Amino acid sequence: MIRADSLSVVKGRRSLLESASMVLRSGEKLAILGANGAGKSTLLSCLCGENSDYGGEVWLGADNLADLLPGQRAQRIAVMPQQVELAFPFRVWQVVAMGRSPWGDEQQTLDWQQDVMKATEVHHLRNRLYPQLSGGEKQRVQLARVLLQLWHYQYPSAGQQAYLLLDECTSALDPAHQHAVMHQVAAMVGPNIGALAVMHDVALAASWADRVMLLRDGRVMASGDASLLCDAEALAACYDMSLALSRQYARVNQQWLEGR
Ligand SMILES: Nc1ncnc2c1ncn2[C@@H]1O[C@H](COP(=O)(O)OP(=O)(O)OP(=O)(O)O)[C@@H](O)[C@H]1O
Repeated sequence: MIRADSLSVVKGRRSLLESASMVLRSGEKLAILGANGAGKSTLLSCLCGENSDYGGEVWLGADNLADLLPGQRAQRIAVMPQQVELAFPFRVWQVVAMGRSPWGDEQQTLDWQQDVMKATEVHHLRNRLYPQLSGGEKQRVQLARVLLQLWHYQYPSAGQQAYLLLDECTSALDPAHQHAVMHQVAAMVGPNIGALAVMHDVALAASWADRVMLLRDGRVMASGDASLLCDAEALAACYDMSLALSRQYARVNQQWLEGR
């Protein structure tokens, strides 16, 4: 599991995260939601070790994350940040293959690279230049890279647990691709893999997540199973929106939950 105990992040005089605690276990799909600036990406940056300037502790299984080298972390945590800029004209297949760089087995995993490109619907783009792709195509390529990083954990022989941390990984995707991509992430989740996704689309979260955490002003406002997304008062408080509006979201979310 990944466990965060009382995480706090302060920048200057601003508190970005205040005593936030959470757990992500293998086999789980956790959605983190909250208004712009609530602290979701800040939390993710602590969980993956990109930001080590925090109070509290992050545990990866029995290991304190702070004690692991970047290469060790990359073999157990794959992160998809909100923005990935690549100016160099790599081909799509080369970007995807970078997912194996923590393992150094790019040449031995060509079959997995084909499989992940098919699963994320970028196989037909494999020889295109990455900088020339559309925003949504780039996002699917990045997701393919991140999934490939942990691809072998789907197999029982992996023997360890690993975690996907996805920060708005569907923000540029059309509705069909949003659901296809989250379905693929769900398909990878199992005995060795857990997934955490920061999301703004509450309906997509209701269609995907087992558990939900709502962040507000750097604090964990509420957490529970996916039915939390049908709680109009919680949604109104989380997003500072009217009850009339949040009731509409809650109704739609209820339908997504019932349709699962
Ligand atoms: N290095 C920094 N210095 C000062 N403030 C920062 C820094 N990084 C982030 N912040 C602020 O911290 C707050 C939380 O940022 P964060 O990126 O975690 O929000 P978020 O919940 O991911 O938002 P969004 O939904 O808009 O992506 C924001 O108000 C942001 O402006």
